[in-house]
Amino acid sequence: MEPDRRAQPAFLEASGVTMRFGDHVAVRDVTLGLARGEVVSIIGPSGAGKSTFLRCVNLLEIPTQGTLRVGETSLSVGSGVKPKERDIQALRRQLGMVFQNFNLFPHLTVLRNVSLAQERVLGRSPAEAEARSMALLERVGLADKAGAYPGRCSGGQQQRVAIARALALDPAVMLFDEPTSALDPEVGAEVLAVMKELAAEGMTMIVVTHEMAFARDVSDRIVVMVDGAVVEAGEPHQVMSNPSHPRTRTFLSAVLDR
Ligand SMILES: Nc1ncnc2c1ncn2[C@@H]1O[C@H](COP(=O)(O)OP(=O)(O)OP(=O)(O)O)[C@@H](O)[C@H]1O
Repeated sequence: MEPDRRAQPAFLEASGVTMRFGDHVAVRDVTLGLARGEVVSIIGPSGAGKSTFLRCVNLLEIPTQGTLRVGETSLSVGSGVKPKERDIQALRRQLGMVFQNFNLFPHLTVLRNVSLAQERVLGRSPAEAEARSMALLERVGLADKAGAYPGRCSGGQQQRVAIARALALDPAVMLFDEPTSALDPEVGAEVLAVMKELAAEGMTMIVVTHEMAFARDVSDRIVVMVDGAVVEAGEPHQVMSNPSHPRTRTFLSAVLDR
């Protein structure tokens, strides 16, 4: 029988995360814990605060309030106190992020895109970084594109390069912010297949997604956000087939009817 990951202590914990932009509360007191190897999909209507919450976890947005912890590294923010850059970097080092729009450097080859941060951030030698990059490009099925520039790659290929680049820094947790939203469905499927493999290999992942099939089939848990807050969380089949919150029902009937 599969071990119940949720019985284990949380490996990543976001507690009481709130993000305000002026008077607007984009994320409202969100608490989420993930066990090592757990895959959580965050779903919900447009503007619900899903991406903002993910960006808070990675400290791309410094939350107005909240505590974040990955393993032994934690950081609390609030009361207008600015966190130290060193503490931000320590937490961020454990998190790999994949964005909707790939964010590759257009003037660097695919190989350099994957190698650069390994040299700059981890201090790997160029040869070491290149060897690791090639292994990762192989893994995402793009070894033959190593010498190409991103502009010569399809969107799906660019996104797989972005995944390889994030993995190259050996993150403990991968964060995906709507990784297939900018892609046609068939190209998106290539990216989803790579993510599915990562999940099967035991990577801890938070995925903000509009891909209901991925959320249902690959996640251990689905979290539903509406108006900045978590309204429901549970096992995929339970949330998808028997949602308890009226806002989840409204959201699901709108997306599943499409
Ligand atoms: N930098 C910002 N400044 C001001 N408001 C922002 C900023 N970033 C996000 N918001 C607002 O916060 C709210 C949540 O946005 P967010 O992008 O997190 O939602 P989302 O659930 O990811 O939506 P979608 O599914 O459309 O991507 C929105 O009302 C958005 O306009």
